[in-house]
Parts: sequence; structure tokens; C-alpha cells
Amino acid sequence: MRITAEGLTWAVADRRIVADVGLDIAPGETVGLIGPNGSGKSSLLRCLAGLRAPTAGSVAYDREPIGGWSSRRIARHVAFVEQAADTDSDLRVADVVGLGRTPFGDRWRGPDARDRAVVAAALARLGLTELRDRPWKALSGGERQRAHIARALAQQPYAILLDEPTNHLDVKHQLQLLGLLAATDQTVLIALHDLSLAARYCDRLLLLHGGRLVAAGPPRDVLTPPLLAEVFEVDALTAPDALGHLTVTYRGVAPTPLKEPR
Ligand SMILES: Nc1ncnc2c1ncn2[C@@H]1O[C@H](COP(=O)(O)OP(=O)(O)OP(=O)(O)O)[C@@H](O)[C@H]1O
Repeated sequence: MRITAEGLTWAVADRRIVADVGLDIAPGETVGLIGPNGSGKSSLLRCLAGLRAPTAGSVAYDREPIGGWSSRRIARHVAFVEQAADTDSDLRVADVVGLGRTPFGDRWRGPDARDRAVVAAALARLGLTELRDRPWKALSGGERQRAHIARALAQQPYAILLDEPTNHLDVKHQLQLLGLLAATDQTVLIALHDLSLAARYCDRLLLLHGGRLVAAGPPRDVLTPPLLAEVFEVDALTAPDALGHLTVTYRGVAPTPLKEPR
């Protein structure tokens, strides 16, 4: 599914948190959303997921503006894995993953055989089959994170939006998750702080700064030392690692320009 935005702006009390963003994410693309803390990544994702009505501009799925869509219709197209999402603590893991089937269900009946098969497949893809009957409150942070991603997969969306999904995961599960997302046919937009992982797994990167999209393109075009210095305020260089993957190495924080003497 193609996701587009034109002139997308979301403001709170005259402060533009997402400012005039235009983007076009092709079906099946894996796109990384990068930018410093507070640059507007979560806010942009929430607008694209239909959870926030833009102050100006529009979001479209396959060229159809989603402005008037119900949340159920949106959920049949896009799954959103929020940062630090919380869930009712009385549920078991399989119940939480089963919430991904809600947009397809009939509220008068429980899950059918197909729902159960989809949930089992999603649990297996995230390596959670053995934990399926565990109470939610007994899971570690990383296990919860993986269960939220399994819930998104169980939704069988055309596109998945994820807000820093690797932040609780150990190295193996980071690599597994990003490999899974890069390999899927679904359209993927993923906010990431690790720029080397973003470069390795994403086809393209979108760089946000102060709510504005300041660069978009293949990782080697976006992760340039001048842009890293300007946007992230770090002194960094990029080079292929031993395996040939583009990596970012940090010399340190960019030197603060000296203030002019009065
Ligand atoms: N509901 C709100 N009301 C007022 N300000 C908000 C609201 N939501 C977000 N902001 C502000 O908008 C800015 C962008 O926030 P957002 O969470 O989108 O950034 P982010 O790039 O995802 O940051 P991080 O990397 O720290 O997660 C921040 O300064 C934040 O405080």
C-alpha cells in the first residue's frame, strides 16, 4: 500500500510540531524515520496512522485521503506499534496478540479458526509461542515489545508503522525484527535512533528536524557528516564496516560554535 502525505501539519497552540511534511512511501518499501529527540517522529507517525487529525494537509492510503475514515477501516489497512504502548495487565500474551484481529471480528462471536491460526503464526514469527499462555504482567520489557509487534502482524495490515520498536530488544531480537520488517511485502515506516541499523535495514530514510522533513533518500545520501552535524549536533563519519554495511561512527558531540564576544 502506498502512503502519501501532502503539506501535513500538526500544531498545538500555534506551535507546529509537524510542519508541512510531504512524503510518498511506495508499496513494499521499508523506510526509516530518523531525527533527534523532539523532532516530531512520533507525532508524524500518529498523523499517518490516523490517530491525529492534521491541522493542515492530508494523508492518503493508495491515493485515497483517510480524513473521513473510521478507526476500524484504518486498522484494516495500517497497524501502529507505539512507543511504550501499554495493555490491560489481566490478559495473557495470546489474548494481547489476538487484539490484532479486532478490526476483522464480529463482536457477537469470539475468534474463529482463522483468527487463531493468524495469532499462532504471529506468535511464532516473534519467537513467542512458548510464552503464549503467560500473563501479560509477567513479561519482560523486550517480550512485551515483541508481543506488540506480533499483535501488529496479526492485524495483517498492508502497512506497519513502528515507533522505536527496538528500544527494549537485545541485539539478536533487534536484528531479527529489522530483518523481518525489511523482508516483508508490507509497507514499513519505522522510527529508529540507531542510525547504523537504519542504514542497514531501510531502503530509504526520512530525516526530521524541528518537525520539518529536511532530507529523504537512500541512507548514504541522508547520513552525511554535514547533515549529522547540523541535525543531530554530532561529529560523525560514515564508512562501510567489515561486511560492507554503511555505518556511522561518532567522534563525539559537534563542537558548539563559540558565541561572538559582546
Ligand atoms: N500533545 C502534545 N502537546 C504539546 N506538545 C506536544 C504534544 N505531543 C508532542 N509534543 C511536543 O512535540 C515535540 C515532538 O514530539 P515527538 O514525540 O513527536 O518527537 P519525537 O521525534 O518522537 O521524539 P523522541 O525521539 O524523543 O521520541 C516535542 O517537543 C513534544 O514535547
